Amino acid sequence: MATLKCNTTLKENCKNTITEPMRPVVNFPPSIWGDRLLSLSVDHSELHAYAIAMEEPKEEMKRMLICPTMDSNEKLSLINSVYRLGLRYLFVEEIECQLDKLFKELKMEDYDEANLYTTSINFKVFRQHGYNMSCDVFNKFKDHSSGKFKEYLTTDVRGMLSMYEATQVCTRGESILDEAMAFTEAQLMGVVDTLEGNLAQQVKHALRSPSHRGMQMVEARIYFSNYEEEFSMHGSLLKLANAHFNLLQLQHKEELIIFTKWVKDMEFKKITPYARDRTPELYLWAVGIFLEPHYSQARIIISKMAQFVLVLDDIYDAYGTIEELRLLTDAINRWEITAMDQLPEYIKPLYKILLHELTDVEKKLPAEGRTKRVYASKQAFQELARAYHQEAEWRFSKQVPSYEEYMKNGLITSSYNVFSTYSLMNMGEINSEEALAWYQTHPKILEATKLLGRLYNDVTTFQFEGERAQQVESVHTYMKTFGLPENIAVDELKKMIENAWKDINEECLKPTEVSMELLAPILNLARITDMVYRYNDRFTFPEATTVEYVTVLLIDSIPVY
Ligand SMILES: CC(C)=CCC/C(C)=C/CC/C(C)=C/COP(=O)(O)OP(=O)(O)O
Repeated sequence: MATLKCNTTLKENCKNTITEPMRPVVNFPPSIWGDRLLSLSVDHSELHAYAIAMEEPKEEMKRMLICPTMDSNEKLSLINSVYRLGLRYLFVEEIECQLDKLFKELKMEDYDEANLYTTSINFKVFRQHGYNMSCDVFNKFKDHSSGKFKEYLTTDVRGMLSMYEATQVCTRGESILDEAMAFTEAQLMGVVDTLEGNLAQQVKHALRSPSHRGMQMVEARIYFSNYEEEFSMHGSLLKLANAHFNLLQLQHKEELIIFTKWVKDMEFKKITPYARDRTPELYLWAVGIFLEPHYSQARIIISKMAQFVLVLDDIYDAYGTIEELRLLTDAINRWEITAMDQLPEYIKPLYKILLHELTDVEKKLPAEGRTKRVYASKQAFQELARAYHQEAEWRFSKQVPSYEEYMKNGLITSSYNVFSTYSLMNMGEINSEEALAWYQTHPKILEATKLLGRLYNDVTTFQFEGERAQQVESVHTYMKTFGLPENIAVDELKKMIENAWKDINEECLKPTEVSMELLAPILNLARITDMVYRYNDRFTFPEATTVEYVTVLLIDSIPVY
């Protein structure tokens, strides 16, 4: 990748000759939140009350999960509910111990009589927890003379919904799951408008966003409202989920307030008026990556880093002249406050807070492996700046790189190395020296997540970005490299997105290279990407869904049981 050095001529150009540079006009919609977020507040006694309310049902749940007399299907169904309610982290050991045992005892014959619903739930639960249950368990639902799924299944809507959800954990080469996904999706779309009550809501939501690919907090909230019949017979689970959701909501709200105040105090609106103003939308990414209460500091740090990524993206993609971008890239690579002198006046305050905040974040890192963590975090930003710059050079010189060249750079401009580096580096002691070393090997799960981010973003934004400033992106580079029309190129890229999901799923199957706790933030990054970019760019244009999610997750409370 080209790293351009700044020189005096460039600097002088910026200072003297380019007084009124031509800048692309970008019509980013304004924030819809205004100052509303600054008036939010959190009552700490409520937080405490929810924590107390969780204690008893949590103990009861532990007893249930390890209960030796509970039927295995019932136990798997219970574990499914715990997972979908976002409570897995409270019972990691109990669940692991039970699933280990059940998986060792698993015999395919046990499924001879099991219906579609139970088979699908069990399959999904094992896979989501890393146990590679064979997809052959679905063979019996196929009519082998016609090669199609059996006709009677089409009347079993609940079973088909469950199968549709189960197919989302598939890996490459599992053709029966590919067929099952297409079959159940088509069948469910055909009946969804005839359904009523909770089942109608469940099917509608799954078609819009299957639970395995959804953001955990959103999924937990939706499961709580739409799937009462699956878990409300367990009174303690109902109570626990209710208090837990309310506790998380208050804690997340408090973090959003802290982040909003920081954005205001740093005067981003004043120093980067050209950038998108997306405070709660950025925070949503942090909640998407980690929902657990103990990752509070990590969420705030991720939100701040996301704010920097956002303004850098908007300088490099829209506001900066190529001379300014060369100077900025060089300054970020030098990473020293004296580099500020070479920058145009309007970038100086941003550069200053970038360096200051990142140094502040470094101080909060755990002592173990701090030097390596600091190095990795800084590198992630420097690499991102260089890649943004490369894109800008292509754009300003009107070059269209090959798809391969573009993607090599595009995996970096996905910005997911920044997100995942800051996530993993801020997970505390769990992120050991070995884990850091693993992370630096460019693990497949991370590469697949970057690819997913880059392609999802491009496929949903290329029309807007093309109109805006002739951005270089994957659709056009793919069309040019392979001589294909737009619709075929988009289809091919969408297939790659599906394959990236399969790779992510595979990397979460045991034996995993590192613990599931370390893989989870990367899987969750893929999930929030799916939620934000599946249909359109819900980040830049956050109406409807994103507003709904911010409101439901962070602002409106749910009734206390
Ligand atoms: C790229 C991606 C998957 C980003 C999601 C992660 C995220 C919230 C990053 C911070 C803001 C940002 C750069 C959004 C994408 O803008 P854009 O659509 O203008 O991104 P682009 O310039 O890279 O196409």
